[in-house]
Formats: sequence, C-alpha cells, structure tokens
Amino acid sequence: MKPILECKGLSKKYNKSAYALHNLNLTLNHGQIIGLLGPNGSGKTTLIKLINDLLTPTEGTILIDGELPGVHSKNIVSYLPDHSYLDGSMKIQDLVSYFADFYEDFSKIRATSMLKDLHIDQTARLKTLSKGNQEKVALILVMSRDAKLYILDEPIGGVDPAARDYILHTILSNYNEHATILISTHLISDIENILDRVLFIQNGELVLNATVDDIRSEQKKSVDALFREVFKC
Ligand SMILES: Nc1ncnc2c1ncn2[C@@H]1O[C@H](COP(=O)(O)OP(=O)(O)OP(=O)(O)O)[C@@H](O)[C@H]1O
Repeated sequence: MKPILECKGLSKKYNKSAYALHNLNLTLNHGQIIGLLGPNGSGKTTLIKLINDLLTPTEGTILIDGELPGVHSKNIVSYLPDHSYLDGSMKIQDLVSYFADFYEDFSKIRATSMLKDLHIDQTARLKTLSKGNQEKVALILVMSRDAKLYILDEPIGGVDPAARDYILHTILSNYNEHATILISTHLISDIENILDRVLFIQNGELVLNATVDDIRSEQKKSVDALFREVFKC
C-alpha cells in the first residue's frame, strides 16, 4: 500500500523571507493518529497548507496517496483549517445538508448523531453558538466524511477542558480506523493519549518523528514533558 503522505525535500519560502519550512522528509502510513507539534511560527500551518494545495512548494515534492496535490487529494483529504470558514448565518442542519451535497463520502447519520451526543441544537444558526460549540460543529462536519486523511489545524483550542476528552473520544470512535489523522495543536497533554506518533517541528525543520510508545518507554517521559524540555524558552 502506498503511504498516505510522502514529503521529499519539501521547502517553502514566503517571498524573500527565511524558509518557513526547510528540507522536510516525511512518510506517513495509513491508520495512525499523528500530532504535529511545535512552537508558534515553526511551520505547522505552512506544512498543512502545502498538503492541502493552498500553497506551492518552493522546493521538493508532496505525494498524497501516491499523487501530487490536486483533484484526487481533495477527494480523500478532509481538512479543518485554523480559522472558521463556514457561513455563520447558516443553520447547523443546513450546513449538514450542504456538506452531504458537496461531499460524496459525507455521512449525514454520523454528523447528526455526533451533534446530538454533544447537545448541539441543529436548528440554531452557527453564529449564535459559543466559540467552543462552533468549533465542535466544524470538527464534526470534517470528521463525518469518510476520508483517507484528516488534517485538523488547532481543532479544539476554544473547547473547555472538561469537554475536550469527551469530544476527542466521540469523534475518534466514529472514524474509520484505516484512515490517518494529522492534528496540529498546542494542547499536547489533552491530546497525547489518543496519539500514535508525534512530529516535532522547529524553525521549519523536522526535529523528531517518533511513536508515543517509544517516547514513553525510551525517554520515560510524556510527550508534553518532552515538548517542554525540547522547546524550553
Ligand atoms: N503569508 C505569509 N507571509 C509571510 N510569512 C509567513 C506567512 N505565513 C506564515 N509565515 C511565516 O512562516 C513561518 C511559519 O509560520 P506558520 O504559520 O506555518 O507557523 P505555525 O507553526 O503554524 O505557528 P502557530 O503555532 O503560531 O500557528 C513564520 O515565521 C511565519 O511568520
């Protein structure tokens, strides 16, 4: 089986500035949940935008399921951007129908059941919900597709800590286990129990690519503790 994501010598420079991403070599296989972790400005969103064909590499290549970013990758990648892109004036039930019309792989049943589990009123307009609840809706819509690769850029920043675990488990118990999820987040301790692998990125370079089990057994540390040590200011 082809890797779901392969980056070879991938670099990105915005204008004449320094590299935002430099010579990244990375292969991700199917069926894993991966944390993309790094300090502010380290290049996480740049990598995510490159994978989603929103930026063009300065050097190097990206293959998604063996193909360059384009029509095929848009069909198999479900992407949650780091800012809201949904029309706030729409009712939640209409957003669900809109996604169902737009994406062949969207499961209305799955979306409706997760919205119910999280007590979200589907007759409400998105903009009338709190920030955290708007984030939950956006995440549910993205996770209700039957994608091969889910890319979540800061998915639960506005969600209260008590609800985070519940949301992560509700959402993750509803996705296809052969798919891969790449999550960029600063909420490491909240999320590390669901991660199989972590990528640490610093100044645009990949400085660690390891399984969470290896970090715990070899370094005898949590991912959160290791992150704080590596990126100490
Ligand atoms: N549109 C842009 N034009 C110029 N430079 C940019 C642009 N977008 C990002 N950069 C720069 O690229 C570098 C990487 O930024 P990026 O947004 O990828 O980091 P990040 O790891 O996602 O950060 P954060 O955790 O703060 O969201 C930073 O130095 C940033 O200033």
